[in-house]
Order: sequence, then C-alpha cells, then structure tokens
Amino acid sequence: MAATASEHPRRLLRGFVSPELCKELEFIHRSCGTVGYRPSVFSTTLPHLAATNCAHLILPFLPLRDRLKDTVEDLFGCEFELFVEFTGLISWCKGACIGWHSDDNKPYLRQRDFAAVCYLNSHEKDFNGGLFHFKDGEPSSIAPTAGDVVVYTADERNVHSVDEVIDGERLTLTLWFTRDSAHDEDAKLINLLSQRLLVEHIEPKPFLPLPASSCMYWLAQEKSGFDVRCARVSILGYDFCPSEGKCSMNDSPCDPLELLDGRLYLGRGDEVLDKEFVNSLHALQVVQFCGWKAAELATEREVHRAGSTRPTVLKRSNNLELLVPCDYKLGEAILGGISRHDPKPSFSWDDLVLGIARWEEYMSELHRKLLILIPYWLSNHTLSFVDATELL
Ligand SMILES: O=C(O)CCC(=O)C(=O)O
Ligand SMILES: [Fe+2]
Repeated sequence: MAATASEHPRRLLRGFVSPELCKELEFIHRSCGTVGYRPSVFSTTLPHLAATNCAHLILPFLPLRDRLKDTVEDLFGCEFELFVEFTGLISWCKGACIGWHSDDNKPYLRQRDFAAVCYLNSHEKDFNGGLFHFKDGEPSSIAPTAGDVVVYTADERNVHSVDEVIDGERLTLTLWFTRDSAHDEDAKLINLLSQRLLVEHIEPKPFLPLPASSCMYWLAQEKSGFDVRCARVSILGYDFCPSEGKCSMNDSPCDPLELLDGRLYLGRGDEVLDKEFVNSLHALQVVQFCGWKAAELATEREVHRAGSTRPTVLKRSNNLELLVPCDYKLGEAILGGISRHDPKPSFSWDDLVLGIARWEEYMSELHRKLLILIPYWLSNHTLSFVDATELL
C-alpha cells in the first residue's frame, strides 16, 4: 500500500540504515557538530561541513540521502518531483523536547512537503525519554531504534511531538524534501563547493578542519556554559593543552576560547601527548575517530606491538593546562549519557597515535574522492552519489 492511501500519509521503515553507517554518522556529528537552534540541541548541517573545510565528510551521507529521496518519491507517488531541502544530523540532549507541530508550520517552512527522520541510536540503550508521537493515526508512538526511519508528509495530517529527553544524546539524521526548486539544498552546496575549488589546494594536508566562530560551539545556560568541543573530549577522558608559546588565561588577556582555533596538544590525567594538533577540531576529530574505531585499533595494536616505538608522553606541568571558562560538569550532565556507563576499554596512548594515522588515511581518501566528484556535481547540478573510481 502506498503511503498516500491513508488519511495520515506516513511509513515506518525498519532497518533502513546500516549499523555501520549509523556509527559513521555519529562520529561525524560528535566531531563536527555545533550548538543547535533549540536548547540542549546540537546539529551538523552539510553547509556547515563545507564551511569548516570538512566538505569531504558530506560523502558518507550521499548514498543514504539518494535512497531516502527515491523511497519518499516512490511511497508518496511523486517520482522525479522532489529536491532535498535540508539534511542534518541533529542530537537532542537532556531537557530537549518539542510539542505538537507539523513540520511546515511556519511561513519560512511552507516549502517543506515531506520529512524523513532516521534514528541513528536507540531508546533505552543510548538515551532515555525522547519517544516520538503522532497525534492521530497509526503508528501512534515510536521508540527510536538505530537504523529505523519514519517518513511522513510535513503538513497538518502528521502533527507530531517528541517527549523530553531524560538523559543521553538522542541522535537523528533528519531530511526535509520539497517540490520547490528554489529551496534545493544541492544548488546551495554546489555553489559553496565550487567557491572552495577556486582556492588552490597547495596545503600538504587539505583535509584538516577549520573551526567555525567559537560562539557556534558555546552552549550557554543561565549563568554557566560550556564549549561543546571541550566537553566532548573531556567526556572521553582528555583535555586540550596549550601549544608552547601560546598565551594561557593566567598570563595574557586574550580570549581563551580563541586558543581553541590554534595549535594545541591533548592531555589525559597528568600526561600530555607530544603531538601538536592544528586546532581543537583536529584533535576532537581524532579522539572521536579513536572512539568509533576502538576495537579495530586495539586489534591492530596487538598485531604490531612488538616492533613499534612508544609515543613520547610528557608529564603535565602548570603551563600545560588550557584554561578555558568551560563548565565541564554541565557539559557532562547534558551530553553524557547512559551509554557512557559501558565498560571503558583500557586506555593506551599507542592507540591514539595509531588513530592519528588511521584518521589521516580516512580523511585523505574521502578528500581525494571529493575532488573527483565536485566537477561531476557541477555539470549535473546535483549531489548524487557515484563511485568516484568510475569517473576517472
Ligand atoms: O527527532 C524526531 O523524532 C522528530 C523531530 C521533529 O519533529 C522536528 O525536528 O521537527
Ligand atoms: Fe517535526
């Protein structure tokens, strides 16, 4: 039965997103996300990835984005009519909720025709609360499960709400589709990417991230607040340490959050790894990559342990602390969740050093493919996914 046959055109698609892709998108969100548009909400949009020198991280979204558009067109009988209007990773943390609404309910949202919400993690495993409800019709309630997707029309036939998240981080990939070509996300992205292509890639590592303005990472709450980059590394047991010669809060009047834009080290307990990162996003991406690939890195370390040299680790001293005005407790209360209580794998700096190398391979491969795909996208005016090797 086509979804259009019902009074409430909608469909729940079980297991639509593979567990591997759920994890990869979680990695991207935790290493690139910014503070979102509502309290306790974080988001990673495709234009944001392009603007922070991470356009190559758009690639993992594309096969799923294409498949969702085809599925929505098929289910709702509008083949070749739709454009993607918005694609974003959105996480809701402790305290986030939304009351009854339809997704086209504001004048500036009228172009939205259909929604697809992909659940990337699971109720009761990764977060509590956050159940989805439709006001009328079936299914009436959905407990998010990693891999499931709910698609529905964005109009008043599908008024819905989301219960408050009690703890953990509830992660979705949300897309809206439109019939109005003026709101085609691809056209905007291609424009951004073509501008970037004009910038000659002479850097040896063109995939290194570039932080956005520090206010985009700052979550303010009453008299307190935290930088989401600092909070996320802290939840994994690390902190940022200043690079030699950089000011610290003690001896310089400069804005301490600006230190997160420059070179820094990673510390853990009373140790600091003797490896400079170009900025906080670079270090955060590596740390999140190591979390994503923890099992593979541990296995690889076992295999290579004999011949490898130990990484240089410094003892922390007073000038190896980056004092940013970050309320870590608040960050942990909002971002930390039930999955944090999983047994932690034993820590080794060797894994981090191996992770740095594997992170570089992962990013440089995506970047290589991106450079092949951009001219193809420019001539096709769409961001569709193709095997980059076929274009060579
Ligand atoms: O995350 C969800 O389950 C739905 C979110 C929602 O309703 C919205 O963003 O408009
Ligand atoms: Fe909604």
